[in-house]
Amino acid sequence: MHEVFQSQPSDVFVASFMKSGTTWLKALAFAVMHRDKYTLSSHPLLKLNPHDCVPIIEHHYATRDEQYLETLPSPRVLGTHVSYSMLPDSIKASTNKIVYICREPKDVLVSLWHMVTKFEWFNKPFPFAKAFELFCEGRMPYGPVWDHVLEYYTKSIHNPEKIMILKYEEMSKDPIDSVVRMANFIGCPFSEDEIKNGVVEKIVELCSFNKLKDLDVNKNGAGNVPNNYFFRKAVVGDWQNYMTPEMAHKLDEITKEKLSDSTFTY
Ligand SMILES: Nc1ncnc2c1ncn2[C@@H]1O[C@H](COP(=O)(O)OS(=O)(=O)O)[C@@H](OP(=O)(O)O)[C@H]1O
Repeated sequence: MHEVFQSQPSDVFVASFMKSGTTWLKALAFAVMHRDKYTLSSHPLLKLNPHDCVPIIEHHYATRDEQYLETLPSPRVLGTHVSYSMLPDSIKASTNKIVYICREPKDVLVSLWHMVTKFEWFNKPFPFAKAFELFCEGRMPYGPVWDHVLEYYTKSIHNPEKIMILKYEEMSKDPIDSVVRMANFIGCPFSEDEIKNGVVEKIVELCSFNKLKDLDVNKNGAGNVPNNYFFRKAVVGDWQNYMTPEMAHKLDEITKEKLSDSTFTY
């Protein structure tokens, strides 16, 4: 993928560590970027999982159907969980935009654990304590969560025109503000008329958890994963229902230590 993926200057990438709000941001980025193409009453997001509207580039390379990405109309909205340092050079070199979403690690872990326990190939119980241990050690498919966010954050400081950082918790508190800022960043700001006509609110509603979670679950989302695997509870701080105070303290201490050389905070 590294050598062959060709980014276009108009591409917008939704980048994230798993379970940080990827599905939500993909829906919002797609809806914002393509708002002139679709009416809200016949919008693809009324029928399709956001992962089917915004393909994840590494899956298409892994399954060797990378040409599919070339067939998408421009401007493309594409997704990736790959760390910044592992991104294809053409993405780094182009004038495209990257919107990165991060989430507080304790909630990421809880969300990830729930997803993993759903997979049939995990035919034996996967205790939360085991997931906790692996997560704390950074033994995750895309590496340690802290390294992931710090790479994108550091790059965003040096190149704020290219990378924007959004936080799941901020988006939950004020989705309108996040969507307006993202639209400005990706170069398709809302006009005064659109603001007056409530277009931002309508997009936020279209992409809300309650709307997306009710998509027909018989249709498959990304990579044949059932739609409902991407929508669980969407509650900030749900970790409190799964972690002992000792676990939370340990993970908070690791997070503090990992971020100690940076100005980044969750
Ligand atoms: N629209 C919307 N609004 C708010 N929250 C949402 C939305 N869609 C998905 N979610 C919640 O995001 C969590 C899944 O994270 P990801 O989408 O990053 O998962 S994935 O990496 O793409 O598999 C997972 O969080 P938890 O509920 O805490 O498990 C989802 O419920």
